[in-house]
Amino acid sequence: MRVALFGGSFDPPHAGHVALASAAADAFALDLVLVAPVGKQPLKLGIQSESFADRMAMVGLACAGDPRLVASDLDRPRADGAPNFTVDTLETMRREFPEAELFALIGADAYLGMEHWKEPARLFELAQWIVATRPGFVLAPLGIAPAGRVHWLETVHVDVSATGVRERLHQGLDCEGLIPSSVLEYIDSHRLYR
Ligand SMILES: Nc1ncnc2c1ncn2[C@@H]1O[C@H](COP(=O)(O)OP(=O)(O)OP(=O)(O)O)[C@@H](O)[C@H]1O
Ligand SMILES: O=C(O)c1ccc[n+]([C@@H]2O[C@H](COP(=O)([O-])O)[C@@H](O)[C@H]2O)c1
Repeated sequence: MRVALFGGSFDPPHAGHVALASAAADAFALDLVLVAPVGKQPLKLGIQSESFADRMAMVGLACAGDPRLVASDLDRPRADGAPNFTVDTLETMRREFPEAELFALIGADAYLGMEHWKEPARLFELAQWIVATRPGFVLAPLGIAPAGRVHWLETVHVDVSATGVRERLHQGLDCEGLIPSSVLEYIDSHRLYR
């Protein structure tokens, strides 16, 4: 079984996230992609986001169109209030899927910052990383990545960001096509991003 972690803030999940996850599942024959909102992002401490419960609910809706994608609370807020480190999340995944081949999905922008994450060397031991193109960013190899543990996914060309979506929602602008319609309905009915 080939199982991938796709972690993110998902504040909110948008068309770029869905495209990346489905394209990765196609290209790398993934059986399961765990789309996991992060409870407390270690490098975004102090930044206000919608609640974990709302982000989980929106990710669930965003995953509904592709049976290989499943919303996961693997990276939920920790009881001790500490940040969620991906190295710990992947260790948990390895315990939950002891027989599986593990992958992790990431966009080109986030990949460029991985040198600043906790235990980068261990991150490449625990999973093979699938790095997707993102408009405005280059797919550049990192010195810290061992040979054979990183794969490029060059078929994702969706110029959408959560920041841009939040700004449009805040201004009351139309977001059709930028986020799944079910997610947009959730945002409207729960009065998020006002
Ligand atoms: N349009 C996109 N194309 C490719 N990868 C993306 C795209 N949007 C997000 N990603 C990737 O998805 C993961 C989660 O991203 P995140 O939830 O932070 O969305 P974002 O659009 O980057 O948000 P923000 O604008 O708030 O920084 C990261 O690995 C990121 O690189
Ligand atoms: O483990 C770390 O040190 C670490 C530092 C920064 C970000 N991450 C993870 O990177 C993923 C993408 O984060 P973001 O905020 O760009 O969506 C998400 O799963 C975060 O938990 C992980």
